[in-house]
Amino acid sequence: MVLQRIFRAVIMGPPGSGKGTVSARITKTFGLSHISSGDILRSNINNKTELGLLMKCCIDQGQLVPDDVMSRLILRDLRAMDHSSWLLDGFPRTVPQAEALDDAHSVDTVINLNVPFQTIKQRLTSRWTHLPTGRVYNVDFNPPKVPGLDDETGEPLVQRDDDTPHTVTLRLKAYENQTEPVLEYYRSNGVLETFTGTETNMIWPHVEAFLHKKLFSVKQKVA
Ligand SMILES: Nc1nc2c(ncn2[C@@H]2O[C@H](COP(=O)(O)OP(=O)(O)O)[C@@H](O)[C@H]2O)c(=O)[nH]1
Ligand SMILES: Nc1ncnc2c1ncn2[C@@H]1O[C@H](COP(=O)(O)OP(=O)(O)O)[C@@H](O)[C@H]1O
Repeated sequence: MVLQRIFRAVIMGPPGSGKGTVSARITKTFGLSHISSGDILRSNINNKTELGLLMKCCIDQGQLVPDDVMSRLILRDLRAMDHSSWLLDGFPRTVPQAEALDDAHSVDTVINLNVPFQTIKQRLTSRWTHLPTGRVYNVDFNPPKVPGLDDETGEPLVQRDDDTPHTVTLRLKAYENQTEPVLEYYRSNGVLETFTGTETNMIWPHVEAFLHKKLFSVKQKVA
């Protein structure tokens, strides 16, 4: 689908709620560019950049990276995409980050995946990731065609260092304390749309229908 105007969206939800999985479907269906804060951080860690080396221990301990570091990193990438439609995944995660984003760009819609914590815990310990692209697999839900290898490149998949049961518990706490207030921030701005469920395949048709409607009404307003 070719969009008629620039459209900017954020996808939110606790760790493991399916943000990466749903983002891949959104980008494929609607042609938005996908920017994942976690993928950017992991690529820095993998390439052993100064930032990656500094932030690795924060991430492995289930803590958030400091706001100023994160906002600078993401806003710099967004500046290079001035004329693109995008979908931000994993940013903002705190109210100061949401304010920094608002100062630079207006957000058309925020998709919130509301998935129970119990469902998430089981998923994360069986998540396998292709680090260079951020493609995710799951032993039960979407296993790779060949165990341990990425479907498209044949390269090895890894289990993230922060997907251990202990670190997942810490990440969920950080989500409750620091990220849930962002939902309130966007709710009061009138852009929050929440999708509740335990299965991505049940949630996705609703997200897809919502975005179709949203993009259609945006186009009509412009016309
Ligand atoms: N069992 C199951 N696993 C899922 C479902 N949706 C996504 N997953 C898997 O759950 C894990 C977390 O999903 P991901 O998209 O990475 O979530 P994120 O952390 O919010 O970006 C991955 O291993 C996915 O393959 C689902 O509906 N059921
Ligand atoms: N916007 C952000 N602010 C602070 N830390 C972040 C941000 N995005 C990602 N991180 C760090 O990277 C880790 C992994 O993030 P992400 O890949 O989005 O994973 P998930 O959604 O599965 O928790 C987070 O636990 C956190 O340490």
